Amino acid sequence: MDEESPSSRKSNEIEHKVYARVGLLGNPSDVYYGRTISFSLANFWATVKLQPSHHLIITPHPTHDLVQFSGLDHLVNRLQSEGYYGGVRLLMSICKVFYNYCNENNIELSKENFTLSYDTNIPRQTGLSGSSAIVCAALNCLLDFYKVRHLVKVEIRPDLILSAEKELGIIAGLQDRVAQVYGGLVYMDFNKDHMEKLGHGVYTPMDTSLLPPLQLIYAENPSDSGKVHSTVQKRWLDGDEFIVSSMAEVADLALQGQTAILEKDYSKLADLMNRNFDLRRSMFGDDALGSLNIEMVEVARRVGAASKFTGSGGAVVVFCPDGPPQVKLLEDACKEAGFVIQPVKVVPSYLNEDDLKTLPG
Ligand SMILES: Nc1ncnc2c1ncn2[C@@H]1O[C@H](COP(=O)(O)OP(=O)(O)O)[C@@H](O)[C@H]1O
Ligand SMILES: O=C(O)[C@H]1O[C@H](OP(=O)(O)O)[C@H](O)[C@@H](O)[C@@H]1O
Ligand SMILES: [Mg+2]
Repeated sequence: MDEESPSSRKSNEIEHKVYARVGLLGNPSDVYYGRTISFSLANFWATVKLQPSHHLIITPHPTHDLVQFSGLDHLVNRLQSEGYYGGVRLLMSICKVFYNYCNENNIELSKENFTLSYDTNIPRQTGLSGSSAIVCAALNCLLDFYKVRHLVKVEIRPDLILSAEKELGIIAGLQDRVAQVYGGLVYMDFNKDHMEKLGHGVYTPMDTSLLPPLQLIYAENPSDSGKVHSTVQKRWLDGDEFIVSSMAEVADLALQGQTAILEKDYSKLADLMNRNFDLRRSMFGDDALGSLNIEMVEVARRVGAASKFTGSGGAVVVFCPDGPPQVKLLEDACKEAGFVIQPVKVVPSYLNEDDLKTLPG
């Protein structure tokens, strides 16, 4: 498939590609009516393929949905490192959510069936939104297969993707799904009044060329976003003052970050990124975040760079204010620590004409 194009169609087969995302500022306040700035990351992506078929079939991925093992030790190792779940449940869930949404909104679906399969190179459960990339790509396939893209508003699609994961008990917010539906760099405001009135946030695309060069650090270290979030979510729902006020401060970092990015005030951006992680650390605690994840942030800070999690843990976004010599120092430090480091590549917006028609204005 052409790397530049997020979708393609070979005869009657539909394929969609959705990239990983980086939460640059404000996450995880998206889970709590806050604000974030996030972008779509070209370094990694998931693809979902849809082929018309007699029966409706969800195809397990040969490695991500492993069900055949060389023996008990293999099975147990696999479950201990990667958990029980792969992508099949995500595909099933978005089919259910899509079907129900269409029913409730009088969107008629033809009686045709399909076979869905997926692939992904997004490092598994590293806070790069591997889960929602699969769900978003599947939703795009369904929108095209049933020819209803023009009937399902762009702003609503992140909610459908989130519902598919909530259905599975995964605690998550909208930032991943917005970045993955819109592409590019997006400022997002999840203000409670707006969310309750319209059912979605206010999403403002920003020019990706305003961003300074950024680095990505990650480690093969699967962590479950649902588990990471559960205690903080409970405390927030219980009205815990420390969590409520810290989360409001995290949301405020995205607001300040929007101005800093527009003004290319990168030293301000560095301060905001660092503060973002420090607030997460004080709310979640070191045990929930994991020592390896904290070390990834600290490796960057030891060379004077700014750093924070891209999502709930597993990958870190870094800004080196002193430029290439500092990036070199960081690369050496990552090599020594056993972390992978790559320059960040940002994906431009990928809304097509049909998508744009569903947006206000
Ligand atoms: N690479 C992957 N392949 C298959 N399924 C995945 C992958 N990554 C995540 N998932 C599915 O999504 C669920 C939630 O993942 P999550 O903790 O949100 O990780 P991420 O940070 O990648 O979004 C997992 O329990 C699993 O069912
Ligand atoms: O904690 C976060 O920053 C994010 O956690 C989840 O993303 P993931 O990539 O699965 O770690 C969640 O879906 C996001 O909404 C949170 O901002
Ligand atoms: Mg996820």
